[in-house]
Amino acid sequence: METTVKVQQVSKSFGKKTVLSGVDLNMEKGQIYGLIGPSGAGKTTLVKMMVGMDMPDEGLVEVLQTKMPSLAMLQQIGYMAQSDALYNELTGEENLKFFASMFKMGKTEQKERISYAAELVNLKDELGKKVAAYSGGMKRRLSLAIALIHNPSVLILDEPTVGIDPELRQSIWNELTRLKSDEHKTIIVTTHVMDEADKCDMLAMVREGKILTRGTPEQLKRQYHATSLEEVFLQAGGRES
Ligand SMILES: Nc1ncnc2c1ncn2[C@@H]1O[C@H](COP(=O)(O)OP(=O)(O)OP(=O)(O)O)[C@@H](O)[C@H]1O
Repeated sequence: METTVKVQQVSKSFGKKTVLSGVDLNMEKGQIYGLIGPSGAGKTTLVKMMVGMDMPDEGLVEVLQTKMPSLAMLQQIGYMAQSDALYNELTGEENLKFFASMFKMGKTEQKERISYAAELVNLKDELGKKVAAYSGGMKRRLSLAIALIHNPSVLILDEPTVGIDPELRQSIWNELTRLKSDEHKTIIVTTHVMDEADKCDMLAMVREGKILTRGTPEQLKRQYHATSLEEVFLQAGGRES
């Protein structure tokens, strides 16, 4: 198996607060990885390091065998942050075009990618509206479309389906599963939604800046003698946020 993301002995503090401590993770190509854990556990800090937006104090983060942060890797990584970074005064389509223009892409490919991404998140009919007039869920959907716009091989999604209705949530997960199976993308999601965690190939439970346990959803359930991931989560000492 090919390693896509390698996190080695990563530690990080903000002031006196230790947010990550000795984290090791290996993520293989063509899998969906879920990071679960209570609010404040360090999940966002960890994924930001994979994107190159934050630096470890100690340790190493590599994506596709390249030490992060790396400008060259931005073409390979699609990132959806927890808060939307969109241009409110531009329309949905203008936002997509703007972000697409930052990547190496021909005009035809750009059109195709915008169409694909807008379709996936069910925003085709709303693309002409200014983002200022979008609902919270529509903004999340546009952010997801932007993360996918350059057809990255690694997708890093921080709570991607918050504020998205169940039907669309399901179709997004179907597409994530297809991207993994057919296009061998590596997908990393943070989530508080346990039925989404169940759809991941591998899970790592983060708590107080450490990886408490990891494995497939089935392995974690067996390890904790639990029938659901919710039970695993609670038994592992997490709190719902
Ligand atoms: N730039 C920063 N400066 C100071 N403290 C920070 C900073 N970024 C994160 N933290 C702190 O680091 C800890 C971990 O935050 P992080 O956002 O990584 O958690 P999380 O697991 O993603 O939480 P949630 O599930 O609520 O998104 C929190 O206590 C947070 O307040």
